[in-house]
Amino acid sequence: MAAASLAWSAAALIDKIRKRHPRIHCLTNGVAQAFTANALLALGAQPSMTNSVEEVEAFVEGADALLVNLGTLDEPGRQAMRLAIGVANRRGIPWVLDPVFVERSSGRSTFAHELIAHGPKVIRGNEVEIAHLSQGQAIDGFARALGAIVAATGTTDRLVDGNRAIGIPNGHPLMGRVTAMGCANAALIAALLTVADDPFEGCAAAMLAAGVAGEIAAEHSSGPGTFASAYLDALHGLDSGKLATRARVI
Ligand SMILES: Nc1ncnc2c1ncn2[C@@H]1O[C@H](COP(=O)(O)OP(=O)(O)OP(=O)(O)O)[C@@H](O)[C@H]1O
Ligand SMILES: Cc1ncsc1CCO
Ligand SMILES: [Mg+2]
Repeated sequence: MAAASLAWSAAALIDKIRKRHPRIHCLTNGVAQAFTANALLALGAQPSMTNSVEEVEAFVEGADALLVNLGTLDEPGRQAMRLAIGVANRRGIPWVLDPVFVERSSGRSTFAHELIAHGPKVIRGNEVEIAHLSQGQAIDGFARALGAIVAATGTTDRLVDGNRAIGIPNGHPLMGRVTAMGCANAALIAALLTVADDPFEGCAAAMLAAGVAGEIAAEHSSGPGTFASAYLDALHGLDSGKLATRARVI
């Protein structure tokens, strides 16, 4: 996919989000909840973050997509995730797995593999997390074996689905100096999946939007604190001109 066509498609998909306000139900870690909800709102989507075992099924019942993030797992959280994924799969709505810190504990790794067996549409993690999950396979082989899209973020974001691969180098080092940028990125992917006919294109659009917003934010901030706010402002202000001027694809 060329940079110009990615920018054009991302702008069109973001317009759809701003018109439709899809609701993304997020089972995410306590560190990332507020920033993730704000990033979704800044893009034009609607977040819901309820994570209780008692209510999660009702919330996913009316949602357009689901995010499952393993950042601060505990047993009730694991149960809520199993219930939420059950509803998402029954309804056929896409869900995204963010395997935060999967390499840090064997229990988390086992749980991540349990969830992966239930068919996430997208797995988005940083390079270390994706390398751990793919156990030394090339990530395109990993994606093909799962029938999922795999996104490995970092200095360059890499996206594969087994047949296609794209690298998006947009972004800024300050994105690595604020917590939950990756968690929010996975939520943006979930949002874009709800409006994209081609999920690969939706994922690429989310990663481009995040990277371009990061570049714009860096020009309007003086460090991580102001960067986080400027990032939300930049997501809110994204348009086809900004995306087209800055989009890079490798
Ligand atoms: N050095 C960098 N240059 C450009 N973009 C970056 C850089 N570091 C991170 N990013 C961007 O930041 C976002 C988050 O990616 P990262 O790989 O840091 O996620 P993460 O480790 O899962 O973060 P977290 O767990 O804190 O939410 C992505 O959009 C990525 O492109
Ligand atoms: C810092 C941190 N610890 C658990 S989750 C999280 C947010 C980044 O993934
Ligand atoms: Mg992460």
